[in-house]
Amino acid sequence: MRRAESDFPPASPPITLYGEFTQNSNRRGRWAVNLTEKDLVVQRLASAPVGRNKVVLSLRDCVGCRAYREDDKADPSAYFAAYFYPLRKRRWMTSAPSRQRVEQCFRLAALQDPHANLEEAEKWALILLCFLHSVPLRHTDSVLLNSLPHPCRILLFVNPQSGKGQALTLYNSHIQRMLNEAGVIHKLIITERQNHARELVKDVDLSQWDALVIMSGDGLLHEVINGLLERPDWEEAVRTPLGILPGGSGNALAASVHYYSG
Ligand SMILES: Nc1ncnc2c1ncn2[C@@H]1O[C@H](COP(=O)(O)OP(=O)(O)OP(=O)(O)O)[C@@H](O)[C@H]1O
Repeated sequence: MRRAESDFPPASPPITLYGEFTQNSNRRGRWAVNLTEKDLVVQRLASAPVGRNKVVLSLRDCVGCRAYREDDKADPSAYFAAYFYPLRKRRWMTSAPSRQRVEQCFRLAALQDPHANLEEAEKWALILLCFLHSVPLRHTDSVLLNSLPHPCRILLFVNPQSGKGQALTLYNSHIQRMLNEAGVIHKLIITERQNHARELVKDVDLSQWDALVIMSGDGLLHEVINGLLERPDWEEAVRTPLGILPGGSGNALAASVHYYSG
């Protein structure tokens, strides 16, 4: 059902994908889906006036996407899902807007051939990823795939005792899913005691990881930095990107970093 694109000549007008699909969550209606460099526009195909059933999701709020088939061998459908976290106003006027998860999942079932449906879903996912990573769409799919950055790999330390003892629950309820949606490969380390993270960081093979992330309060990040500084290769090791997810009680550093980075 795609309308424009395929050979992607350099001087062509902006590339968009267009399709008409059912949604995974609602198979009765049909939706017109338009993917551009800037947004994903989803509009219900119905007699209602234009605009009433239209959703415009900015790709700036998109963390990732995937194409897949379900286990049901009798069903030839494939799915294309994209994950967004747009800022939404809270109900109370006084509280600041917060990011809330929006999943758009479409069922591609135009053909009887499951492989062809999956290929089409993969094409949507590939082009969305190219838009997210600003990869110019001038090549074949395989070249495009190779032009995408390799998936980010992080070592994630969660302190189950920090704050009110909810860091691990938050990881299970929010973080794990967000990382998967964003295509971030991660290894979870649940710290068992004081200095556990420090000892591990002292010896870990840093070439395996793009970043070290802690989910705790400020104390665990200090431990990780101390571990890096105790390594023989500390000068290089200390350049490893670090991340902090608020899991402690005060979370002063996480709040400052996120505030100053916008
Ligand atoms: N499983 C564990 N049991 C007990 N202590 C731990 C464990 N894992 C890590 N720690 C230690 O807990 C200390 C305190 O953690 P952290 O400062 O990160 O959280 P917090 O004090 O709860 O948060 P905040 O700084 O926001 O008040 C860290 O220095 C770390 O060494």
